[in-house]
Amino acid sequence: MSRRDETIFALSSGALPSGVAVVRLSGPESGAAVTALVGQWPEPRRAALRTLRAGDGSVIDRGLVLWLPGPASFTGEDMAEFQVHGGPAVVAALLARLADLPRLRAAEPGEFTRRAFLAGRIDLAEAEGLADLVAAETEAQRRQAIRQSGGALSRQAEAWRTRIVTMRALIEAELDFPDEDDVPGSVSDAVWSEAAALLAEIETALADAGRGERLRRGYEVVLTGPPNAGKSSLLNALARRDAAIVTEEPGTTRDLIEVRLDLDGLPVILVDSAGLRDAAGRVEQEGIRRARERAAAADLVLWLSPADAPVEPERPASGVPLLVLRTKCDLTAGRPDDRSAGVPPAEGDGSGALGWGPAGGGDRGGDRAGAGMGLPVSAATGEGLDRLRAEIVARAGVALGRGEDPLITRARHREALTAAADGLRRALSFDTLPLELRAEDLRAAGDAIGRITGRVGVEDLLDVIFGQFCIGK
Ligand SMILES: Nc1nc2c(c(=O)[nH]1)N(C=O)[C@@H](CNc1ccc(C(=O)N[C@@H](CCC(=O)O)C(=O)O)cc1)CN2
Ligand SMILES: Nc1nc2c(ncn2[C@@H]2O[C@H](COP(=O)(O)OP(=O)(O)OP(=O)(O)O)[C@@H](O)[C@H]2O)c(=O)[nH]1
Ligand SMILES: [Mg+2]
Repeated sequence: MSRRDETIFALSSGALPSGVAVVRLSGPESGAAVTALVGQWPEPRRAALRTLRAGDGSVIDRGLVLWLPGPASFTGEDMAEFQVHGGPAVVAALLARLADLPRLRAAEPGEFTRRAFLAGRIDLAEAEGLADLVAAETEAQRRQAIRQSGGALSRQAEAWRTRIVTMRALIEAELDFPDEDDVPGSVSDAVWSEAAALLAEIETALADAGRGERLRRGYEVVLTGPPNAGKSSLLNALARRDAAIVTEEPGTTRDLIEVRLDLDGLPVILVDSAGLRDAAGRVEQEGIRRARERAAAADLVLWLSPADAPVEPERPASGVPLLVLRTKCDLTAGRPDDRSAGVPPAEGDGSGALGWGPAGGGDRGGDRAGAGMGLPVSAATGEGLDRLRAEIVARAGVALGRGEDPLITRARHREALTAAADGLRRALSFDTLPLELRAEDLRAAGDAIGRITGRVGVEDLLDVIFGQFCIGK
């Protein structure tokens, strides 16, 4: 897909109809397209109101036209924009007109940004940051994306890579001019202490518990419990919409139902699932299998159990934290024998603000299952929902690294830095090997870091990375 002599166009604004729609072009024919559609040339980088015409001279729309000559443009190429009324037929007529012009074609996903990368206007990590910015649904995601698109990771990666380049240069010098003036070995001693310091920095960046990646994905909370416990009702109450079917029949939910929430700027994915029980038909059994599978991979499992029933949580196989909720507390409130409507124990359990036990993810040992435990909630009255939200926000804040600004936001970055750390570790540990071989490990470490910004061999990655963008970006 390196047909860079072609001029690409796409609708870069969102779903139609919209107030205004932006159609962008990039490539050598952008200027010719402006001439073809509007005749009178707009001043560079100034919006001009023009009549856009079809091939037969009929009017498509009146809209703002921008002529953005390269290389000082987003892609570095000549660009143009048509900002028209956002009606589906207006946009269809405009796109059809552009498609009729010679050497113009519709852009592929991410192709504008890819061209910006190929022109050296942005690097690969910054391009990924732009993709994340477009995908960001919450404030915390937006902040992370703005930092990365502004070069936070790129600058750090380049600084690290430069240090490795310097180390290699010192080693080369020692190899080329041994024992000139210097105490033999003194240069490489300095190199190895620098390598150890660099390794420590990279290890610190890696030891972030995956917070940057988790923030991109969202904090996943799976609702489980026996059938009819009120899982779907609670999901609907938290989502403030009727996302899942609720009936008095046990076994209502079979499919996993996801809703994405913005809780205090944090992306939280709530997943409703089939109630867990043994006696169930084929369809429900499959639902239960999926429920268990999803719970095992969750960041947090909510075990829902009606306030008047014993709590017998089924722990996910993995060490996922588990929080017990006592549902339908409106039905038991005020009963003399009710111990669940009281204030839950306020002791911390190490992972969240409050602990309503039993232990989640091995953070506490004792199984204190009994009628008196768990956070009382009611989907019917809303009781307990604020505390539940606060608890989820506290835990998500820790897991997603609120206020921590991790550098790594993708598996790709982690793999590169892990490879770099491995290279540094090899170079440091084989101190009996010839200097040439240890320098080779340093080179591998530098190359691994170089892949983050795309300075080193990334051709094979480009289709994967830019293919995930939306069209028009
Ligand atoms: N209408 C419109 N809005 C948009 C964009 C766009 O393409 N069109 N963007 C696109 O994604 C984003 C803005 N990003 C941009 C980044 C660089 C340049 C650019 O032309 N840079 C030149 C000139 C800078 C200047 O004039 O100061 C340069 O860096 O040399 C333009 C937009 C968001 N808003
Ligand atoms: N009074 C009261 N009834 C509730 C509450 N939450 C749920 N219910 C009722 O309990 C029944 C079951 O609710 P669901 O939300 O479908 O329960 P579920 O856990 O999703 O059930 P399955 O999908 O079958 O596993 C329905 O009749 C709900 O109206 C509540 O907070 N208070
Ligand atoms: Mg349900």
